[in-house]
Amino acid sequence: MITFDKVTKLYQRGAHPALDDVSIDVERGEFVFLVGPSGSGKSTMLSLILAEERPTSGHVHVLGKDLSKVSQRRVPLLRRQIGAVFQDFRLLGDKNAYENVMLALQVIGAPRHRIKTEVPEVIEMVGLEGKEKRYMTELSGGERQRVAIARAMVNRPQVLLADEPTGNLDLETGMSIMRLLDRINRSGTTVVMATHDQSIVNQLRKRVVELKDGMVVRDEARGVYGGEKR
Ligand SMILES: Nc1ncnc2c1ncn2[C@@H]1O[C@H](COP(=O)(O)OP(=O)(O)OP(=O)(O)O)[C@@H](O)[C@H]1O
Repeated sequence: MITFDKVTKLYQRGAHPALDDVSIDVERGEFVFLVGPSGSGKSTMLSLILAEERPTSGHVHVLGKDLSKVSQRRVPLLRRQIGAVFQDFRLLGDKNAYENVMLALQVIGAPRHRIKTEVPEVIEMVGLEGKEKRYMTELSGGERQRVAIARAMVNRPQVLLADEPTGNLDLETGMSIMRLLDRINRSGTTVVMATHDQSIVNQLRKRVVELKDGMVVRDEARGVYGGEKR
């Protein structure tokens, strides 16, 4: 589903590589935590999967395609199959919850009947029914992240990428977001999530890929992250 084959990413010539010869495989249906200190390369991996960045050397394969062979023109088509959520939600403040989700379908030219059935479905899936008309300032952080997840999932992507999705939330709210991501994963979506949040990693016991200085230093099934015996 996602393969990094000897991937090195240098943002600037002469700088320390953000990723240094990284090779990993993520299978369909997996849930993977990317962990490691700030600057270790987690967001860079997600940017490469989204084809926002290109590797300096090596290859990234996503959904059976070698991204180095996907033309810029075709990148948007590939991205439709990948949902993404971020720590800062990246929602439109002047739109309500329903409109924020609907826009994700409108930009890909989805017909109105599809929007009418699928937006309410995904809003219900994330547990926001009754709050469709609320603007972002009228929602809590956890609810805003639910809107962001609904927006990412409305196009039924095969892969969901999450960059610190609980970073702005308290532990309990973060756990409720994790239960939602876990449910999304169990229904078949591959999830790759970058996080610093040790308690979440340690409670969920999923595959853990640990980065340090751009290198994979640990890749463990049902792993933990800090604070507990390795
Ligand atoms: N657009 C960029 N231009 C130049 N350097 C960058 C860019 N993006 C990231 N870097 C550098 O690449 C390295 C890896 O950064 P990255 O954001 O991938 O780390 P991270 O593990 O996601 O960190 P954090 O947990 O703080 O988000 C860092 O040294 C960072 O300064």
